[in-house]
Amino acid sequence: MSRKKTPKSKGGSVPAASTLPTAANRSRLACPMTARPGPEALPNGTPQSSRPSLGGTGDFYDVAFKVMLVGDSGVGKTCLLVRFKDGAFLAGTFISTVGIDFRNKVLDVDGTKVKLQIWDTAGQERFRSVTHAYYRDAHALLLLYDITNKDSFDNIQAWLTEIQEYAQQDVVLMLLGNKVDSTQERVVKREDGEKLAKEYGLPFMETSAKTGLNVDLAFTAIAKELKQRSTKAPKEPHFRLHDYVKREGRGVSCCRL
Ligand SMILES: Nc1nc2c(ncn2[C@@H]2O[C@H](COP(=O)(O)OP(=O)(O)OP(=O)(O)O)[C@@H](O)[C@H]2O)c(=O)[nH]1
Ligand SMILES: [Mg+2]
Repeated sequence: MSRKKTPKSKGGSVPAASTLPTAANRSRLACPMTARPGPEALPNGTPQSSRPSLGGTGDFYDVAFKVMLVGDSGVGKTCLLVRFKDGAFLAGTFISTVGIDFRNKVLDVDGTKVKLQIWDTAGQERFRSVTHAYYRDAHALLLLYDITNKDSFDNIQAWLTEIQEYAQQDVVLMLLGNKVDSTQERVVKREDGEKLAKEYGLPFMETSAKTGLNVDLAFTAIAKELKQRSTKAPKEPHFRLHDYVKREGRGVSCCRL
């Protein structure tokens, strides 16, 4: 496998045409994202495993995939990404994502450098048509609800219908119940998340962007699954996403899948 280099640009944004983010609202983001244009957006659904380096001084990588964060507004998509990318949680006024943003992170998966280009979508209804355009290029989707918001859980079925309509059939999909640190405000039981995930055959975890619980694990599990799918190494032990999540997940009950 030849090794590529990630350009220095850490992320970018593709705002909806009519609602360009201003410097003012960006600086007020509870979980701010860099908004520089990214020169290496993956052009289509194929893993970026044989493209030449685009230059720059970033990290090397062997294979690249596009991951999308989806779910209702306010469930914590941006915070989850900031936690994963920067290891930080910036509480404060909640400012919704406008349009779509992305950040890159390179993970070492069993000696292979896997670059995840992670697209953070806007959960607000008015940006839905923007999001639709990006589904078909996604290799994996993290579908979030907020355990303190019943509506966000009830809407998961609608999100799944949308995913079925717009995403690739073989997209890797994982369900995450976020804000698990908010024990007092919990309104969605863990068992209900487990039940829904089981119904749809999805791996499931509860996460916290605030404490970091299971955040790295969610992205690592996705990276492992995608890497396995892209490499044809019969000698490698078969990676099972469900089993991995079950085994490695913290703060989860015994019978969650
Ligand atoms: N307690 C707690 N609060 C969180 C967590 N994740 C996010 N939040 C808070 O929830 C609010 C919404 O978080 P965002 O990450 O901006 O939500 P989003 O899903 O990106 O929302 P949109 O951009 O509108 O789609 C913010 O006030 C965050 O501080 C978490 O794990 N625990
Ligand atoms: Mg957001």
